[in-house]
Amino acid sequence: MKKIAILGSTGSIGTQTLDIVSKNDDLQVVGIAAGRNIDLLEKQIRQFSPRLAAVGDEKKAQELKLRVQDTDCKIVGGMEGLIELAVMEEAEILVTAIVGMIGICPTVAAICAGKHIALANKETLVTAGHIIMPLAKEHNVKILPVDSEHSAIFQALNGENPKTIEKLLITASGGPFRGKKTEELKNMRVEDALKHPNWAMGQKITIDSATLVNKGLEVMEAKWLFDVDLDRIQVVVQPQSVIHSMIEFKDGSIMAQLGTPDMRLPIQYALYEGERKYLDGERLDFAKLASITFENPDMETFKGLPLAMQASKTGGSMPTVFNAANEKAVALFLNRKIGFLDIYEIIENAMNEHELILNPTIEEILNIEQDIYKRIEGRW
Ligand SMILES: NC(=O)C1=CN([C@@H]2O[C@H](COP(=O)(O)OP(=O)(O)OC[C@H]3O[C@@H](n4cnc5c(N)ncnc54)[C@H](OP(=O)(O)O)[C@@H]3O)[C@@H](O)[C@H]2O)C=CC1
Ligand SMILES: CC(=O)[C@@H](O)[C@H](O)COP(=O)(O)O
Ligand SMILES: [Mn+2]
Repeated sequence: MKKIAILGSTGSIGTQTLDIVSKNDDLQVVGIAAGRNIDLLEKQIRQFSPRLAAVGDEKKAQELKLRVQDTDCKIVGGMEGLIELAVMEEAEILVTAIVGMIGICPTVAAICAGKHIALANKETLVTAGHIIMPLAKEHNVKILPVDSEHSAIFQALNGENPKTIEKLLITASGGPFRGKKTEELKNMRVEDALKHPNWAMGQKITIDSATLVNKGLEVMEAKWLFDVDLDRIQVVVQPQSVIHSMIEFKDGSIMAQLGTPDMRLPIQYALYEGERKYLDGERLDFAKLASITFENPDMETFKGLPLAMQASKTGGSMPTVFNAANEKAVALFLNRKIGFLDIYEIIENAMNEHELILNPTIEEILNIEQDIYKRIEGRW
């Protein structure tokens, strides 16, 4: 029996992880955590009988405690509670399905406690990859990619020598605004940006997909996961989201992973640490598909990608600035306080104003996050 804990069990990745667990008798959920959605957490406690449930919001944790008094599930709250879940003794793997930099501390704690990480929470690796990757090595912990592109690369690497990678080809859908120009983007509303052409995901990543910030975050995530320099990572727009990413090897051979857009596949592949198992769901029908097309990303219009590349090349604390500014800007956009294009302006200003720290500690990363948030709040 493989025992797993899920940080972010009520979200898009979290609920799909539970779907995989419900269909496999050799998987057991021992811990779950969410931010505020205690209605769904309660249902999950009653269905999966975890030993521990953590709620980010302390008040909601107290409320949930009263609601599930009749069960054996212990309820904990706040960051302390998330960390208790991350290190819980019974769990072998922690699925980091939480959104944003709040995932950093629980992920670090889990690694130090020797838990393998099924990593969806890309923001943690983008901001603290220089700490996470060596720490995982030190504790003999596997970082198993859940993000579809990184899972595709992980799958294509199976049986290959990573030293023979020539370059990584990360595919992008192009998002809901693919083909549009800056003038047209000015008036795009939240509803427009939330219409992803192929994937059903949480709101934050869906907006990131529309700005191409998601692809920028994924380039940085790939750099850390596969130890490949930025100049050997190419983004290719593949609008149908059928090819989830590719590796070009030294002999010119290219390995790609294809499939329908279903996140349960990468989640399952990570939970089983690279072992293939049956998965229900739609199969690719090439006759129906008819064509798979490719384009270069429009880096002039969708500045999320070039800004991310710039942040990554600068290194040190700059990816944290890029990510924190984006997290705040996306929250403001979702609350209809700013326009779509303001997201780029907020990120660019934050990066221009930042005094670089070369090798930031976790404490410095979290301080920068708070500082960026305050600066943006003061202005918008
Ligand atoms: N969705 C997808 O298909 C993909 C997602 N990812 C990455 O996976 C991560 C999760 O994305 P997604 O599932 O879409 O996000 P969702 O917004 O759907 O879910 C986020 C989860 O995090 C929880 N959460 C948020 N804030 C807190 C907090 N302060 N304390 C504790 N829990 C909190 C939410 O709880 P609550 O419901 O209570 O708010 C929810 O369970 C992101 O980093 C994303 O980039 C990567 C590839 C694909
Ligand atoms: C499912 C997944 O992994 C997402 O990160 C997806 O890649 C988003 O699509 P975009 O290619 O539009 O960013
Ligand atoms: Mn992805």
